[in-house]
Amino acid sequence: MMNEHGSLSINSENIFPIIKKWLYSDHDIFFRELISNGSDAITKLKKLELMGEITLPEDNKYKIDVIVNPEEKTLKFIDNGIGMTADEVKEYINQIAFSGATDFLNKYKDKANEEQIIGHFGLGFYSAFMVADKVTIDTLSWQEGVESVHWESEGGTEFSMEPGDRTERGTEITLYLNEDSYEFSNEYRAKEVIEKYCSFMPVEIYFKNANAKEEPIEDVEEDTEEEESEDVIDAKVDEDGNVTEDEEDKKEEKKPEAPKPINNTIPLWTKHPNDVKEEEYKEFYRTVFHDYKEPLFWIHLNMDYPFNLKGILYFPKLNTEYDTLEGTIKLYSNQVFIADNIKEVIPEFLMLLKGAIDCPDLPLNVSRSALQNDGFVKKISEYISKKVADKLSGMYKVERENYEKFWDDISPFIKFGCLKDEKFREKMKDFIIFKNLEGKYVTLPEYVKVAKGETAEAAAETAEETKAEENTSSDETAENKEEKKETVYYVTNEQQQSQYINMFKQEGIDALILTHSIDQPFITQLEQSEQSYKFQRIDADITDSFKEEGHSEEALKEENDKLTELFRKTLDKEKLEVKVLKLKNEKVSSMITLSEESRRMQDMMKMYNMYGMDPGMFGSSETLVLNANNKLVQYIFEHEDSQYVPLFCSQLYDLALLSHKPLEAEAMTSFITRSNEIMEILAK
Ligand SMILES: Nc1ncnc2c1ncn2[C@@H]1O[C@H](COP(=O)(O)OP(=O)(O)OP(=O)(O)O)[C@@H](O)[C@H]1O
Repeated sequence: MMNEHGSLSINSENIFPIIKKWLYSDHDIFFRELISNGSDAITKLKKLELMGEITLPEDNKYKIDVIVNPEEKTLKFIDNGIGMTADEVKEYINQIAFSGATDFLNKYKDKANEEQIIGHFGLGFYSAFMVADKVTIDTLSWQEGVESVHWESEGGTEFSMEPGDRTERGTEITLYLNEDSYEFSNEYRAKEVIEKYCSFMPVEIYFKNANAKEEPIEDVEEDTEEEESEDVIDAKVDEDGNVTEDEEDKKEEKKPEAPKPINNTIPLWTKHPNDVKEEEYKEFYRTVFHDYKEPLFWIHLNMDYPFNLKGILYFPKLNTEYDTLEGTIKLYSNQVFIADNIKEVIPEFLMLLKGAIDCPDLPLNVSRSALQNDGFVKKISEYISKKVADKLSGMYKVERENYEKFWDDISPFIKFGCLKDEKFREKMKDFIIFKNLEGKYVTLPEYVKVAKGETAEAAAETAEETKAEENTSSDETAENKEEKKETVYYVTNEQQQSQYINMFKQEGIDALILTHSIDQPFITQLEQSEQSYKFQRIDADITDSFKEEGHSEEALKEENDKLTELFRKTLDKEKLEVKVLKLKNEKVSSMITLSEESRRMQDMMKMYNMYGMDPGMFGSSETLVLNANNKLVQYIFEHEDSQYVPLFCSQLYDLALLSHKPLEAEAMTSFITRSNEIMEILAK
């Protein structure tokens, strides 16, 4: 065989079905493509005007008209942009994948700003054939003396071209919809799609239904006149019978309003943060996210270097703990909507927020619905995450009061961010606060200082110093750190654990309130990363502070052995752990403690649905603590043969359980029956 070289040839009949079917995942995207083409054509003309290549009349107003015709099942996209000559139609339209953008940019190199032109691939126009059997183009170029062009194609593979009759500069594209796509000529459907993709397009878009009846001006006037009483009319006519100015003004007002564009050409994110008022941010949030609740606060991203990125991220208000943490980040490129929540650009934890980000530098794929994944995209994502951390830490430092006010709403989000993003965690770790038993917000170092007896104010000051110390002594051995671990007590359910909370308060020991489901994984991560804290739920153990001074377990051995046996037998719980202690508060009779490790293990089993497995397999289960200083416990110890002892034992056990976790149905029933029984005995 001979050696040969040449260009590969593509047969449009074969490639076309592929473009139609596979290129664009959503059929409605043709709206975006054709409107973008109109916008590009206008952007190009604006450039020419700026460069003095063309002078336009003073009243020239750039616009795109979209006209639906539900009766004829057609759609029209009309722009007054650059238009095309016959040669340009041949080059840019008749050749698939040949974009005029590149040509234009080459021609006006250094003068044209590439970023503002949306089209690049030379394929978008053909998306029209996904929904239309026949498409026509009527175009007149801006260049003087050129003829207008009429182009049409049925099916997209063959075309015809002839001189056209368009007399105004610009391009009109008409789509004759196919049967499956008639929905797009419906006014509401079309508007919905345009709003989705083009709400912030830089050129004004006017929408019209060709079949809608125009409201005649006379009607409007007549109607309102009828509503007014004659007296009122008289009052507005002067002595000579002329209508006064007021009345003239009213007539002026009654005229139907001039049509309004359906998009906002200057979205808030394009403005400088200093020029935007608070109300404007809120209004933008309401319109874009249809959220009636006000956002807590927002971050306005505005950068030109090293990449062009603008946007606004809102922290939404969560009303209840059960509100789903689900946000929407809308991604735009040059004010054209790309998609919601693109995970390559938006760090996962930020998807809990609501916002809009416009990044013209995004390496979009052909369909513009997804990204070409590369290092650049990762940098954008990191930048966004850094900006959010900067804003939050700034708030902590400068307006801590506000930070605390928002904390309950923003903390699940921040904690999720710390769990998901190591860099975010590093930046945020010193600005995590916790609500304590008094309802105040403290950092961990502040908590520890207060626990050691310092006042809250002094603690806040010295916490900073400790941070510095910690940094210098980072070469400490792991063993040393282990020894120095600070215990941080916490509450997961204020009602359930109220007995323990009261005991803590009486002893002046503080605890943190950690009620959200994200708190458990969060503190586990904290323990691993910080190494100097050990979290312990307040019902995990009885600390020495609650015990009588000079307390000795040895001295209580007899009580311990006897009561253990008695309770095990009465409750029919062979393995029940019983511990007799002398607690300062003699009112407390019985309590349950469950070691932190066992409880976390049990929680994990519940989370992963590992029911049916024996929780005991991961270590000891609950311990029943009996207070040897309590009268009832003493009575049981001294009167083990009393007929009431079984009743007391069961009741003490249930009461202890109750202040630890909800009773199971069966246990609850017997608790109620037994309580009634006890009252009956008392009544005798
Ligand atoms: N309304 C229009 N006015 C003027 N020129 C147009 C118009 N529509 C299309 N063109 C020309 O046809 C070319 C091809 O358009 P097409 O939509 O297929 O691709 P594109 O916009 O360049 O790129 P992409 O596929 O990324 O959208 C454009 O680059 C432009 O030069």
